[in-house]
Amino acid sequence: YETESLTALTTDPVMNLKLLHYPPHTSTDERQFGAGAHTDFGVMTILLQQPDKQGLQVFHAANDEWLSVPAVEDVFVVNMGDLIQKWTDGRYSSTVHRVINIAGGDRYSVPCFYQGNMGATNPFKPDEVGEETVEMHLRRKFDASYGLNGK
Ligand SMILES: O=C(O)CCC(=O)C(=O)O
Ligand SMILES: [Fe+2]
Repeated sequence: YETESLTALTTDPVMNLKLLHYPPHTSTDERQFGAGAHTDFGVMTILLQQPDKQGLQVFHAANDEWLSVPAVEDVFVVNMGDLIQKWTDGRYSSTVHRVINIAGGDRYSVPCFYQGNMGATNPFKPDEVGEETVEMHLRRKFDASYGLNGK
């Protein structure tokens, strides 16, 4: 692909940033999570973790196991979102991940969600008609997660 094929997606992109605080877990119950298993909705997530505060785990489906992501100072974790998986027909997957605050004490993290231009469609299939826009995709995901339709 030419880099220009990404222009519509990367012009006036929406990015939202979360400042997360995970309190120490109050029980040793294995069902207690900081964040339950999920995939990120958008294009890609750039995550800054508090150094040495491990807790993020990614699901390695091939081996049916959860892998711990190291929390290294000045290192960002880059995570593909559902849009990239959809747009590349699964060539890149939006990895299932979760957070269990096992490091002891409070844990802080700063994920930045890159969503792209709200009106953009699949940059890899520019000729497809009737393609869902970024905005339509995000609305559908948020509706399904949080019941925004009042259902
Ligand atoms: O806190 C983390 O390390 C990850 C947070 C996360 O996955 C999310 O907010 O979507
Ligand atoms: Fe996430």
